[in-house]
Amino acid sequence: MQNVEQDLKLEAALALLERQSLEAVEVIDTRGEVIGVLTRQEVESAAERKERLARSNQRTLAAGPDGPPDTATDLLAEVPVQRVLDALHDGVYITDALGVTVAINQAYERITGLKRSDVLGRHMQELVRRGYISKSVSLEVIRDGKPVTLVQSLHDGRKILVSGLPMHARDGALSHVVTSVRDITELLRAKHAQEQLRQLHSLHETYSVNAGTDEQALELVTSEATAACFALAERVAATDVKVLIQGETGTGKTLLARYLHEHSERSAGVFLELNCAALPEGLLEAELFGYAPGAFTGANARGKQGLLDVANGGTLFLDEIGDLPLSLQAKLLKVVEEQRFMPVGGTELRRTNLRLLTASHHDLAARVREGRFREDLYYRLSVVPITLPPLRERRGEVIPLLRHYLGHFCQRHARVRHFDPEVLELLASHQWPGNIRELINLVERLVVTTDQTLITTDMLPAECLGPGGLAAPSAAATIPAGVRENHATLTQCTQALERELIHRALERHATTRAAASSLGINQSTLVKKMQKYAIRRQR
Ligand SMILES: Nc1ncnc2c1ncn2[C@@H]1O[C@H](COP(=O)(O)OP(=O)(O)OP(=O)(O)O)[C@@H](O)[C@H]1O
Repeated sequence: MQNVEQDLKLEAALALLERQSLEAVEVIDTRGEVIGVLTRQEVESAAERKERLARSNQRTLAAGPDGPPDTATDLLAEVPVQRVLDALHDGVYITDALGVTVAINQAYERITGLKRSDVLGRHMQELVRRGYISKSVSLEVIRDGKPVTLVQSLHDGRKILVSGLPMHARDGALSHVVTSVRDITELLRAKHAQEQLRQLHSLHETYSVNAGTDEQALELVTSEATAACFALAERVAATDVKVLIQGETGTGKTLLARYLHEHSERSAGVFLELNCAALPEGLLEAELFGYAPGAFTGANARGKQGLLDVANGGTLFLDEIGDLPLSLQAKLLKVVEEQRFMPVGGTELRRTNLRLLTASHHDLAARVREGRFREDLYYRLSVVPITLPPLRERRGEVIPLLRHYLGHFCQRHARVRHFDPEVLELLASHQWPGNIRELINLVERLVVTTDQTLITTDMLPAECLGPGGLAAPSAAATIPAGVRENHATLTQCTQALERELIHRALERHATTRAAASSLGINQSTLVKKMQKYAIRRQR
């Protein structure tokens, strides 16, 4: 027997064994103390392993970084398993085929708080019995013979993802169960935050009225009739008083609400709009007040923020407030009075700091009288009422609006168009039942559907030329004398009116096609009617 220093090269030990025909060498440390004995067989097989390792290293290097995977076992042969396990970020727990713990790594100790000494050599059943763990994935893998993954809660509330995999021996029998453990608390928290962000983003997208991108509103057209409304809005904008805007559809109620927001100290905050007539009661409540986690079947498990939350610091504009169901009116009253509300299915009141603006095309006072709107809420919401007159009562705005939107749509659709002065004259006296929205739609339609630069009266739809328009003959002028004296029939009267209207259309338009279009009928119908009434074109 010969002493070999612990760090002596393997080749030296081999040479020593060969040279001196020894069967074993003693291993000594640097202080000369014997720390073990190596037999010839052990030294030879270690040398053989090292040579194999060197060979496979060469193969791997030759094959590059993506070299053949069969070299991995050889490469790892010299690395202590425990060190590999401890280098992992995820926890690792290994049991044998019976469920007895054979190894855990440092990450497992860190994540679960269990110590190696608590578990090594112990059966999983015992650990469950002692309450170290609530459920054993390893035992499930042993029982089912297949991988198992589940999320477990630790006593401090953290969540861990546990995945157990069976490992088999060469003969196919189960040899070990390797379980990895990942702390997913942060991941779930991040996912929750991301979900909240997504919800918030979608609420903003759906309900925010973005001033910056709405080119249409860049230029506000006012007349004497509306200047007073905007002046009043400007005066009260800086305060947080509730403003109730009334007016027919399309008169500019949303625009006025936005004007109030932009002239207020909340202008840096959001401006959200919700149309109370657009959603069924349940959905309206959820959108407005939000809901608590698991509030109802199908609800997002994490709950959802309502607009009252999202508009915090900004302005919430509730359009068509007259259509808010009575049950929600009671909830809204609490918001108005206390700036607090209860999410659907919630148990705690939430605070919000927002400015509430409302609008309605209904006569809200009449709704109160009919018992369809709460009186107390009505008075709270209408501290400052502003009523926008319909466009037919602000005639001075029609031509400026027509010119403004013509310029806007010509630019948007890259067209050059002008109004024939007769068109402006005709439209200035139109009734505009759809108010400014109707006007905007008409101008865009004319810009994109005509191919000539000049927009003439024959391009106008029949409703703009009908009763109330310049084309409508006065009753006195058209009703036959017999009717006035109560002798003529309704048919005679209708025919006389039709004849008169055709005459006028033909006088005003150069072609029968244009005259027919101004009357809202096709050319062949007009020609037939001309024959019926023996009407000839004058020019
Ligand atoms: N004074 C104005 N000058 C220029 N454009 C206007 C004016 N008032 C309203 N508009 C435009 O008219 C359109 C309709 O206005 P708005 O949506 O504010 O009407 P509304 O009364 O809220 O309608 P609804 O009752 O249907 O909600 C919008 O495109 C708006 O920009």
